[in-house]
Amino acid sequence: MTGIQARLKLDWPNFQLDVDLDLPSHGITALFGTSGSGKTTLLRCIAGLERATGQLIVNGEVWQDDHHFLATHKRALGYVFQEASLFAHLSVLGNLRYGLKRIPAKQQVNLEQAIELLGIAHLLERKPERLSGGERSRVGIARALALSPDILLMDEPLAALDVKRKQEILPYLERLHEELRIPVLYISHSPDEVARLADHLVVMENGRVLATGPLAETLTRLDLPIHLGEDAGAILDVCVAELDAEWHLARVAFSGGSLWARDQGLPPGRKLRVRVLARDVSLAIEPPGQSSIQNILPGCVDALADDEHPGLVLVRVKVGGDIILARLTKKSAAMLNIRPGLLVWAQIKSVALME
Ligand SMILES: Nc1ncnc2c1ncn2[C@@H]1O[C@H](COP(=O)(O)OP(=O)(O)OP(=O)(O)O)[C@@H](O)[C@H]1O
Repeated sequence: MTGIQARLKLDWPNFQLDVDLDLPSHGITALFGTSGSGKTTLLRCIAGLERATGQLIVNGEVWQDDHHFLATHKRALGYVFQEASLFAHLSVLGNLRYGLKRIPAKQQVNLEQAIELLGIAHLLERKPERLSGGERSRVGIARALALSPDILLMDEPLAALDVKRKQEILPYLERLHEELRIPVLYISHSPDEVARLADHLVVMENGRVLATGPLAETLTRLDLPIHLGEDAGAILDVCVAELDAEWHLARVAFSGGSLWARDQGLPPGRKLRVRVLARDVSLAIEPPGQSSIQNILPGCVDALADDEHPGLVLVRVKVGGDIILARLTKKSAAMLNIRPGLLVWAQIKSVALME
């Protein structure tokens, strides 16, 4: 059996963790939830740093059950924290090699791959004090990967970095889900990071799992209190179909048709994600005439739900085989009589390519 089966309970006086999760064997699973919902505690339980009761199976190997409890150092895992705590007296290579002494030589095949994956070959001789924050994070992640873990646990690995450094490191993280064949559990408070990186989403509240499922589907569920506010929106898997050199635009195709976005130099055929925020989508009953909005797609209303503000409503619209969300005022939803089954035109003001 592959993947992770975690049925774990922890009973602290002020907090109870009670999760029952089946997670895929590879890809990035984002753990999302309000502060104090138990994300870090869950990772610590998986790492064996907290002694939860229950059962934990990773790729068919029992890490704990009613009779066994594998100590942390016997669990094949990599753990990446906000601040990569590197040894100051060792070079980058020394830091990378440090943990390897503990694991069997046959497992030490990942060092070169980790160096390549995180793009740190040119930094190997440097001491940590001469690394930027982003470089230090990359070394921290490479160090965890070099241990050939069966699972990678990442607790807000980018939270300590400024926006520019985050942008610098995100492409390396994106490569993780293309090239790594192990599951990654990734805690983040940033909807943008989740949208870019995650394949799977687990939403936690008060120590419990509120929802778990593929990212695009879970993000657009209206029955979940994922209070993303301005960040509420949909993720679409698209492919670059055409470039318009005259207007510096790229046409990307997905199951529901095409969207035009600013050309970012991506070649035709490239697969990527786009994020469409609910606040950038409006709905019309008739096909709109002349408009400055380029992206107008036919769809069918699937469901409606109250938004956080009493004057607003979120509408789920099926466009081809995908879902997008639209945020409307309650007044305009009432005037257009927006209801499930209604055919509409979704006007999309802006599309963000996640690349
Ligand atoms: N060692 C501990 N003993 C008792 N309670 C703890 C301990 N560690 C954390 N807690 C409590 O457990 C709850 C969950 O904390 P946890 O850090 O897992 O949440 P989180 O979702 O990761 O939060 P954040 O997003 O703020 O990092 C909190 O109420 C916290 O105060």
